[in-house]
Formats: sequence, structure tokens, C-alpha cells
Amino acid sequence: MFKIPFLDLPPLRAAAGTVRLPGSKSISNRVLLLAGLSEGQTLVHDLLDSDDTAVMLASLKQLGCVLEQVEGGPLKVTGIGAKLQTNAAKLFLGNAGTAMRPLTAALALLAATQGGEFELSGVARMHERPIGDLVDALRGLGCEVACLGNEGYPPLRLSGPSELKLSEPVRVRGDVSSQFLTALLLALPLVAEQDIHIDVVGELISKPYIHITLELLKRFGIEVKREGWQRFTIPAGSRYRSPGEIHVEGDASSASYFVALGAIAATGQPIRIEGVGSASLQGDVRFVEAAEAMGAVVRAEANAVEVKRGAWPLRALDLDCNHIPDAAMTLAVMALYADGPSTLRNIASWRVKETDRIVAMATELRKLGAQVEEGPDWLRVHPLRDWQPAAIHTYDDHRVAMCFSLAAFNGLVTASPVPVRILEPQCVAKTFPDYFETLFEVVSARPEDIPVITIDGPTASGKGTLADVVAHELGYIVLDSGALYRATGLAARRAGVELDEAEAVAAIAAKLDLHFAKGRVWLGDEDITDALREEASGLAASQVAAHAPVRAALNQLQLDFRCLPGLVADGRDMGSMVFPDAPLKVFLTASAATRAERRHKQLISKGIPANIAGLREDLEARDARDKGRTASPLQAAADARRLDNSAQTIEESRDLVLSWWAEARPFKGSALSH
Ligand SMILES: Nc1ncnc2c1ncn2[C@@H]1O[C@H](COP(=O)(O)OP(=O)(O)OP(=O)(O)O)[C@@H](O)[C@H]1O
Ligand SMILES: Nc1ccn([C@@H]2O[C@H](COP(=O)(O)O)[C@@H](O)[C@H]2O)c(=O)n1
Repeated sequence: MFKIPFLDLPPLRAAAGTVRLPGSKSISNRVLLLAGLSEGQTLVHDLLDSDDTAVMLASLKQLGCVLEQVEGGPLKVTGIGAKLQTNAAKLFLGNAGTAMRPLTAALALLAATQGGEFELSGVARMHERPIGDLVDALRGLGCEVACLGNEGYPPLRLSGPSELKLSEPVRVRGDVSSQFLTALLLALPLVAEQDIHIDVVGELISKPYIHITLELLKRFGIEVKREGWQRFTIPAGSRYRSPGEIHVEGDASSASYFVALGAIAATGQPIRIEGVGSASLQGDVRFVEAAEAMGAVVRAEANAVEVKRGAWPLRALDLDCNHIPDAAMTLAVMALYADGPSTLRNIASWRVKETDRIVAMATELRKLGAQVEEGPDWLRVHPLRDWQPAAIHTYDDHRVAMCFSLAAFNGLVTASPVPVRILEPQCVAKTFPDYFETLFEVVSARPEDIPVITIDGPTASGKGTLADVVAHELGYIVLDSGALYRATGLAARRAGVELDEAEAVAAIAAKLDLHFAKGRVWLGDEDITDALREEASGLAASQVAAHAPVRAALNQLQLDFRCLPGLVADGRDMGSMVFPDAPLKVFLTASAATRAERRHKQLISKGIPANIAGLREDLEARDARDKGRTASPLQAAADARRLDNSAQTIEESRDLVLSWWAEARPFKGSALSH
């Protein structure tokens, strides 16, 4: 996951490949609650690992459920069998509506029948998300529910015992959020000594989510009777029965980003999305119909879909989105690539989600330059040709972050493509922690559009250290080009090749079987990380690096590091020769005395004996050879910014380079501003 202040997406061009979706959030949290309320054990396969499931799991644990993660396999949940194991708990539910609403209903009923006191709270936004309709329904049943802040909003206190009135139908509004009805359906079997009727007041929205609830209840032994979408009956004697094991489908709302990706950018091979398909329980799977209406070519299997671009530009659409409330946000960004204005209707529920999504989408689309109109429950988005570089505020809303990544394909409709900055990208942890990593596996950009920062300079000036910390802040990949020369020297020695035999060493360089993984360097099956850092390896590297054929042999390998979302490359000729088009080049120096001292400390801290005078001699000899050679000598590129860090801390150098980077990027004045 990218835990950084912002992630810049360079202009993207194409998409192809296979994506395996994480488990559905809606199904994961419903299954966890049902398994937690059942008697006995349930093995839950393919559970979503995210912020929202984490708060549900933590709550179940506090309530006495036993959770055991089978290594590399399912989660084993031992439920409480509808009997309270503790009669007091304070539960923190973050911003997870799928945890707050059903736990409220279940604990209110358990407190009423078995006694106890439970407090449920969340993050500030959760305390702004209405729950009054559920509170009213529970109070109507005889539960004691107190709103501890504002009436109708969490935090809540649920206490008991109290007498329940189950003979009258429970009335609940269905026109603001279907989660209130879901909460009651999931919880009322706890007290179903007689038939319990639920009457929905108003037109029920998001019916597909109720369908998921009913199907999962069935899997746990509860057959709810339904009369249209207005009356539901929980039969007397209903009891949760664990199905033993259950598989969680992939998240259909998360699939929407990749379906859209296929529609926009899969012009050759399709995007294959595994985890949802025509057999899916989730309503959001019908997003594919909307994508087809916009021009996507879709082939569905029971548990997978493949999507390619059809019509281009996409066809504008006018759609009632009540059946796909979450996935419909993706349509708002697809609309930028359409042949006319697109209107999304019946999306009032967006206003009470993680943020007011109508306001959020309109505001951020306008930042890109789009013309957007909005109403109480609708949004109209016009196609965009003149794109502006924008820093997209994500409002701690995973779906805003994920759907705006699609704006990075603007190069397909404009001759002046722009990058897209996603602020606080870690908000995707709510449902899809590795969303951006997954995206980067199936999209491609032109190499020249992938940003590179080069850091060149003499030995021990701190290039590698600076490259690491800068890359960390930006979420970029690092190329330690010196390691390639060091590995070549090592491999040549091992092969018994003299280091001054240019062609023979170049042949070794061309066949280097080198891998970088988790901070370690592997030559074939051997971990050579420590061997590479020995001073002897540095000296050997500087000898082989003087040969033009060796440099030529390593050139493509270095260029191949230019990967999404960007690269920080350190060495001697990164800015001058290998990446001459890098938008920021740094030439890093420090006095020889400082460098010798730093290298001394570095070696001693690793338990490698060293003496400062000898080290200084070695590094000066190495610098002289690197500067004096004819092939790509160590020198600052003409357009490099010079930085002497002799008197700077690593953090000071990092911040200076990041400020230069901010100057070089097109997000003027918007770096981190919302
Ligand atoms: N201000 C500073 N900036 C960068 N590194 C520093 C700084 N102060 C101390 N150091 C230390 O200097 C040592 C040498 O840094 P580093 O290995 O990054 O240099 P380098 O230029 O990449 O060396 P080489 O060219 O040999 O690979 C490290 O231990 C690093 O922590
Ligand atoms: N781009 C580069 C990088 C390195 N070299 C040579 O390799 C030696 C070792 O590099 P380190 O950065 O790991 O110390 C270095 O002395 C150079 O001779 C190079 O030529 N070009």
C-alpha cells in the first residue's frame, strides 16, 4: 500500500492482463457477523483484509468470538451462539458503515434480552453519518438506544434489559440507506421466538444489497419471507446455523475500476477480472451493463469477466444508478471520455457515504477542467478535452481515490496529457489496500511519460541514501546503478575473467542473472547484498565501469527500471547519459573528508573493520578513475542541480530535493492543497 501524502499517476496509455479482486467488503462484514452470532465454527475463505473488516474483527473479538487465522488459508470464526459472552464493551468502528449498522441492531437486541451496556463509536465522519432511522426502529421495538452526541447519529449507547415488543411489525425507512434494513434482517433472528415482520417505509433503495443479505442469511439457516420489497418476515424459531465454511466473492464495486479500464484502454488484449462474474450475488456486478452501454465489450463467465474497448470515444449515458450506487462513481470519471454529457440519476445515497460523494465528485472533476452540473440526487458530467493537472482530494473515501485513477488515461483524448495527483492514497485501505499496485501491474505508459529523478555524484556522497528516502516519499522505484557495475565485477571475478578484458566482461554483464527483492540483491540463487557493499567490490566496479562495451551492455537493464509510478536512479551518469530527459537531475557532492568519515561509520556499524585514511585514499582513487575515464565519466549533467550535503542531514537533503521536484511538476500551487 502507498502510505505517502500523494501519489502522482503519469499519463497512462494502455491496459491488459489479469486482476484478482480482493473479497467483497459487503459480503465479508455480513459473513463475519453471521459467523460471530452462530454457534460453532465457520471457516471463512477469501475474506477481505481491509480497514473495514479489521474493525468488525476487532469488535467480534471483544464480544467473545474466537478468531484463528489458518496460515495462508481461511479464517476460523467460533461464534457466540447468540449468547452474550460479555455484558459491557466499547467498540470503535472507524468509518465502517457495514460494521456500525448491524452491530448496533445486534447489540441492542442482545442487551434488551440478556442485559448489558455497549458503546459504539467511530471516526469523526462516522459521527456525521445518519443512523436515526435504525435507532427509531430499534426504539420502536423496545430497545434502549441513546445517541451520545447528536440525536440520530453515532456514538451510541445500547443498554438493557428491556421488554421487546415483537408482535407489531417493525417499521424502518428504506429510502435513505438500505443498511438499516440489512441491520434488522441480520439481527432479528436473535430474538425470533415468534414471527417478526419488518415493514419498509418509503421506496427501498439499493435492493441488490438486501438481496445479498437475504442470500447470506439463507446460507446461515435463516429463510426470510419477502412480500415484494415492502414486508419481510423472520419465521418463528429462526436460529443461526453455521454452514461450516463459506467463500467470499471478489468485490464487485472494486471490479468497476478494472471494467472501466478495459472499456477505456484495453485495445489489444482484454482486462480479465477474476472473483466476480455472472453468478455473483452482488448488485454492483451490473455495472458491466452500464459499461457496455458506454461501449465496453464484455465477456462474462460465472466467476470472471473480460473487458475490452468497443466504442471510442465512449458513448454518453443517462442512467438511474439506484441499483449500482457505489460502482456508479466510476461512471462519473468514464464520462470524461464520452461523446456527450452523461447524467447519473437517483444517487441521493452518495450524500451519506464516506463523504458527500456528489459534492466530492463534482469538485474534483472540475479541478481536472470538466464541466459538471449537480442536483440533490443527480450529477451531469461533460466530456473533457482540455485537461488540467489536478491534485485530487480524496476525502478519506477509497472510491474517490480509485475512480480518479482512471483520469490518468487523458492522453488518449488530448495531445497534451497531464499527470493526476491522488492525495492521501492510503484511503484505499478501506476495501482494496493494494489497489494502486494492482493497477500498475495491468497498465502501461510511454517510458518518456514516467518521471525519473537522477542523483549522480562521487562515492559516499550519500546518493543511495538520498535516493531511498526521496523514492519512499513519492512511492517510486529505486535504481542503484552502482550495484549493476559491482555485480558485474563480482561475476567477472568468479568467472575468472580479468577486469581489464573489456569484451569478456561485457559478455558477463549482458548475461547477468540479477534480481532485486525486499532490499536484497541476488545473483542467480546467491544473496550477494553484503558482498556488493565491500570496498573491494566498489573498486572492481570502477574498473569494469570504465569499459564502453560494459556500459553499453548494462544500458537496457537500467532503462528497464523506468516503471510506474516513477523512478529515482542513482549513479554516475544517470542524468548525463542514461536518463537525459529526466525532469530533475541532482548532482550530489560532499567533501572528501566528510565522505571518508561517513563511509567509515557505515562500515564500522556493519562490523566491517576500516580506517579513515585508507578509505579516503580509496575513494579519491575511485573518483579520479570515474572522472577521468572516456566512457560516461562522472560529471554533472548541464541541467543538473548541484547539492553539497557536507553540512546537511539526510532529511534536509531530502526536503530540498522534494522541493525541487515540486517546482518541476505541473501541480503549481496545489502540491498538497485540497
Ligand atoms: N547528509 C547525508 N546525506 C546522505 N548520506 C549521509 C548523510 N549523512 C550521512 N550519510 C551517510 O553516508 C553513508 C554513505 O551514503 P551512501 O551509501 O548513500 O553513499 P553513496 O553515494 O550511495 O555511495 P556509493 O557511491 O559508494 O554507493 C551512509 O551511511 C549514509 O547514512
Ligand atoms: N551509473 C554508474 C554507477 C556506478 N558506476 C561505477 O560503479 C562504481 C560503484 O558504484 P557505487 O555507486 O555503488 O559506489 C563507481 O565507482 C563507478 O565506477 C558507474 O560508472 N556508473
